[in-house]
Amino acid sequence: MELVVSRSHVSGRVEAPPSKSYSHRGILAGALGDGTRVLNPLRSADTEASIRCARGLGGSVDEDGDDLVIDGVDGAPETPDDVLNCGNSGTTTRLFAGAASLVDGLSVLTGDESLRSRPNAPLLSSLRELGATARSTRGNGRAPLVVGDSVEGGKTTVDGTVSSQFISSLLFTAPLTDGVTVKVDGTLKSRPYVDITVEVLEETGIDVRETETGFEVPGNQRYTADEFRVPGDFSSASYPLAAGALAGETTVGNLFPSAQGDAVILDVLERMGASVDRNPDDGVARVKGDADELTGVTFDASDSPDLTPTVAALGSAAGGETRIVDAEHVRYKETDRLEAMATELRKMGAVIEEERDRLVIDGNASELVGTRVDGRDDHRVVMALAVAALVAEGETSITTAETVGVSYPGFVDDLSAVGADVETV
Ligand SMILES: O=C(O)C1=C[C@@H](OP(=O)(O)O)[C@@H](O)[C@H](O)C1
Ligand SMILES: C=C(OP(=O)(O)O)C(=O)O
Repeated sequence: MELVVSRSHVSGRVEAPPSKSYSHRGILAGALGDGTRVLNPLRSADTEASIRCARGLGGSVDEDGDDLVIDGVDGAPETPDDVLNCGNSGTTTRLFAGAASLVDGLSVLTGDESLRSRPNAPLLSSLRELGATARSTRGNGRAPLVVGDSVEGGKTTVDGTVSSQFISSLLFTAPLTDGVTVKVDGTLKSRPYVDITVEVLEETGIDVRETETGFEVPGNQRYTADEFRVPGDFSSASYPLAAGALAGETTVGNLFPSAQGDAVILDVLERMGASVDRNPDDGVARVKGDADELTGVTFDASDSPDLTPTVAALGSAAGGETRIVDAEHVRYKETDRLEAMATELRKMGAVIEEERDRLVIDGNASELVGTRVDGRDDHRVVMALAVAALVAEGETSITTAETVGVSYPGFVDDLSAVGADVETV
């Protein structure tokens, strides 16, 4: 499917979809415990992958209106009947690899081509240190993964510079072992996602302690939470908010404060010169702006990698220089998003220098003109290119647009609802 976007003026309100990160965690905690009602979870391709894995390990997951009712395994996941198909979801793969290591049998976790290209070696090595079998079938740290043989617990050191999901996985697994001490090596990237993990663990009755060097989780605990409410997703909201900053005004609801690092998008837009109003009590953010009046900023991607495509689109439309720094880990996502955004935005006329850990965008030299660009089968690349297309002259066609269903199935309808000229073909 292609998304065809023409230069547009936007104005209107949409609601942020439910958070992908909180939804995955609610599903996992429910499945490992004695059951939970997950209120208002995100229903998207990625969270369906976590539902499949929860069922694969013996949990039952049923829909009840907008909620999911999960009957969990009460600390004793089972050997799956089949492979655990994690689709396109890195979070599912890493979190459920940990959960599957608790089982005395073996599980195979695999997914699509993108997923099978992503790194897991540091997590596999930690799970082995903790007593499990944890291998990549091809010996390259990538899925398919084979995991199991009852992880016991103990001490492990994990590289924090590749993916915070390795640490989240160990923290979710640890309460059902004899206890785990995790030492984090290097500067932890994507730190706010570990904060989300800690928040969810605490909310589901788990004791987790931060130490000088990492985390400590006592063993033999139980997941208990009758219900778990999922907040709105700031990463998804970044697209309609950026659209407002570039091309008119947008209001986004369901944005109550939470541990999400990507809430920083509102500060980024403000620093670029957009007018930003936020009311945390009502969970509403309103952004107003015009691409011609925005100026470039330096954006540190270490805590908020998923905002990188959005900020790259904004920087290509704004004047001045935008520097996206400390972003090497953004190369390990569904695609190498530094390369993907640099290459595709250049096709539209952006002037971008790409280095190993950064993008430098010369907004003054960039003049966006619609053309055909490749969404790379990456939901965030597609959505960010669509935002850039709102201010490009003429019409932009973005390939592989169906992939927005990975995290934001209502994306095209929401862009349309704020008045963007968009069409799928
Ligand atoms: O734990 C999570 O929910 C996530 C962590 C981040 O990944 P990394 O920790 O690999 O950077 C983020 O990019 C991803 O979309 C969701
Ligand atoms: C990187 C992402 O997700 P995951 O790691 O779960 O595939 C994302 O949603 O941008």
